[in-house]
Amino acid sequence: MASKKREVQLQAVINNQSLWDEMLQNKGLTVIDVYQAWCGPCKAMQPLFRKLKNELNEDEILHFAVAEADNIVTLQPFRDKCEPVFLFSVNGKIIAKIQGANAPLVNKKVINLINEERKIAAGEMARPQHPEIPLVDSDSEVSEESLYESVQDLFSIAIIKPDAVISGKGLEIKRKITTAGFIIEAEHKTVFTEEQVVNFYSRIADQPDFEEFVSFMTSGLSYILVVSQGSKHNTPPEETEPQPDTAPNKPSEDQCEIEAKVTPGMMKKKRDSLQEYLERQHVAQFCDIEENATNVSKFMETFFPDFIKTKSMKLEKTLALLRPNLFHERKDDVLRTIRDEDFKILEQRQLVLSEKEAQALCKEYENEDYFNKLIENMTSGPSLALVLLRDNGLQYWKQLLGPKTVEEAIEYFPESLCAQFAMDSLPVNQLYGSDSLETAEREIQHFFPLQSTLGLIKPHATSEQIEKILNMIKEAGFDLTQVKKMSLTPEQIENIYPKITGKDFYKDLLEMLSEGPSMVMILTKWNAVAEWRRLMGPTDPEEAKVLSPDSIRSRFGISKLKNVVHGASNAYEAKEVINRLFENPEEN
Ligand SMILES: Nc1ncnc2c1ncn2[C@@H]1O[C@H](COP(=O)(O)OP(=O)(O)OP(=O)(O)O)[C@@H](O)[C@H]1O
Repeated sequence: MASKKREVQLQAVINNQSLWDEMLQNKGLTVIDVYQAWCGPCKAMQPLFRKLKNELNEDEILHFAVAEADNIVTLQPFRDKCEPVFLFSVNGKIIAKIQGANAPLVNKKVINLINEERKIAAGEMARPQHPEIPLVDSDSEVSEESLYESVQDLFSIAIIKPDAVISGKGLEIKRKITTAGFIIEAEHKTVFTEEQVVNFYSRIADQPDFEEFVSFMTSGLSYILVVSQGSKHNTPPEETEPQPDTAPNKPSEDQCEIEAKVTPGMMKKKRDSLQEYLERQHVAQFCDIEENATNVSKFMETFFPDFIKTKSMKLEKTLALLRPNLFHERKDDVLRTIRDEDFKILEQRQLVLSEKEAQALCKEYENEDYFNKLIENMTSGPSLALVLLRDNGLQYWKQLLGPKTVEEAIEYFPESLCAQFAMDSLPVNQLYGSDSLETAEREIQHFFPLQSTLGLIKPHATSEQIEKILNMIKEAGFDLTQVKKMSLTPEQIENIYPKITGKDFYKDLLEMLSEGPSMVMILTKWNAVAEWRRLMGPTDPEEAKVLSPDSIRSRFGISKLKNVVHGASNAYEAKEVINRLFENPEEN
């Protein structure tokens, strides 16, 4: 009898809106099986729910429910679907959804969320700010579209133009935008292609100097910002006194012409609009504002295709570290697990930690009697440090890691990485994760300090190749700190190639680089000099095809001379030549 009763009570039956609202008052986690009246709740998952209920034994904070989509307004997007949907509500907030009867995934989700609740209750962690997910069926085209429509209405696009970026005004304009209460929701740095300028600025294509405008817009880096209104947008602060760095700049003759051509056609004047505000701030000539829904959607599709998806995410970076024994013995298993958990590995490097670094990373064990042994172990051989990125990445990684000691992990959190990757050599978690966003930033900066290098795309590259190369650069994780098209003088070429001026091919090189403008770039990331040389590939494109088939020179190089790209040979040379070629080399 008792077991029958338990079976009946396993899932609360929610078949109208008021029961739904009541259910949202549950404390802790509620796993909701959303079903259609005609097919009933998902029977296949019930054994799993029963197992979880019995094994976790957390009736106060773990609840199960079945909810009939047909009778609950909130669940309207899930009506008439054949596939079951499982929603996860924590303290009344729907924070996750799994489509389909995916038992392993549901199992893992419940265990993770309950572990989280346990830790919160024990005061071991603060409640993470899981974003509430939108209740839409992911197969539903209609709901995605309507969401997209509202996106176009809600956001404007700001384009900070190449002359502003190259002169270091980009940061100042972004600051002005945010100070006025607007919110920069997303940012993309790009060098426009001719095709894009013609497409995005089609409304002014019949203006007399449009060709010149296209050439200006493709001459260097632009920043494209998605801007939302924010709450204070009706009262942008006026500057009472002119500030030295924001005083109206006397535009050059060129800029005046461009402004005269572009501004009237491009801008939609509106009281208190971003456009009007930038005009009052005397920076409107450097930044176009696009508010027309069709054009906003064009920009979104081209530069922010995942905007809707990523908007509801809280993308966070964390530092992760595999201690020496784990790195030596099971590196590949750990990296596979990391990828399976949807982390993107932004950087990785192996390094032998100094004693000081090991002590900082092992602070949580400093009062343990095995602390010295731990430090000895940590400095005994290479560890693997990683920068990981994921939605809610910091907390999620900490949660996967589990407790700090193997003993506790094996007893209470057998699913945790601490338990799974335990090694006899140490009683502690073989993996490390930063414990706050501030610590993560500091640790990432320490282990992966940024470096800048000079990159150059030679004049013979076609515009299609330039576009592809810029994409490869971004894919490889470089930040395009500065980019400008320039016709190099013999003196500048000598600065770029200080070591080969005596070679017999130098004359050919001079001639080739004088054939037209080159794209000169400051590329920034950890280990940029070496990483850029790796991405370029060997000098000779034929050799590159064999040794590094995915490299730029392998894909686009013609000959040793016409090998498409150049990179500084070392950090010193990079710094020297960057300072000679750019007036404002710092990121802005
Ligand atoms: N044998 C050669 N014949 C013709 N051109 C050459 C030859 N060797 C080098 N070059 C040209 O001179 C450039 C600089 O030569 P260097 O030996 O410094 O090559 P690298 O360090 O691989 O290339 P880079 O400095 O451009 O990154 C090469 O990128 C190439 O365009």
